[in-house]
Amino acid sequence: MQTISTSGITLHIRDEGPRDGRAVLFANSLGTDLRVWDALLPLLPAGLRIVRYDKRGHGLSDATPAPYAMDRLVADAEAVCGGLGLRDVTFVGLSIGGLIGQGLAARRPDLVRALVLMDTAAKIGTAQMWQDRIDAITAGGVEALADPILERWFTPAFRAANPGFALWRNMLTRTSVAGYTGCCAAIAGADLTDSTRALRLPVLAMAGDTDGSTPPDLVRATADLCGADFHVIPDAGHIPCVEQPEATARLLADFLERTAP
Ligand SMILES: O=C(O)CCC(=O)CC(=O)O
Repeated sequence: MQTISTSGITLHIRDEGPRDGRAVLFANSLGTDLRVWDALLPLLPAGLRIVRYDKRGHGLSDATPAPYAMDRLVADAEAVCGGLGLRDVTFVGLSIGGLIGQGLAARRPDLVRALVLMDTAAKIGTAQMWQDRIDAITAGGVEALADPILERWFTPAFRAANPGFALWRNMLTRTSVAGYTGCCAAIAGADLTDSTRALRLPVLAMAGDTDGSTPPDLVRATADLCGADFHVIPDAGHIPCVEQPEATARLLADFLERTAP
């Protein structure tokens, strides 16, 4: 088991590929763990150093009491880079992972050479929307909202065609209430519009065409803020790396080639 210690907690990480390979750091979404990248990673070019981690309160990482601040989640990502000696990182962030990536690129431009924003935005949802979600999950657990969440994550066709679909539900509902609501609070408090507008690095943005959490127009608006290329991934909801790994990998591989050192 690979771990990084930061601010008194242990984060679960996976560090694969040659130590001197180009570093690509993956940060996943709310209610998922680092397995969300499993189908995508084998489709990427060889020779990359691929690092992924479970943010606090998710997967095998420790949970601290809610609420969390986006600055704290960015500091955790910074600690992953520091602990592994990563520099010139290409940061791939899905949803809240993309907020963390935008925050890290703004705070530590020396660490991040390029950014991939997957189904994310500089600001996601409203404070009231997140408070309603925190209240519902505090009262009833993540299970209370699992059905509508999964409808935003995956298309009906994907859900019907994949008998293993129920396992994604397990991943979601096994997320601790502290971890899930803590991250909801971090998203609620994050408006990165100004700092993302000021970013000066190559950015690629993409969104599933039926993403019900961060719809394509929202992602496109953030792409426009920072001069990113923007692509819509057909037949995908909020988590295209699971639903359309080949299309997602093609976009990512092309971006990696165009931004090679
Ligand atoms: O997925 C995220 O990280 C946050 C956006 C969201 O609301 C996802 C969902 O619909 O559960």
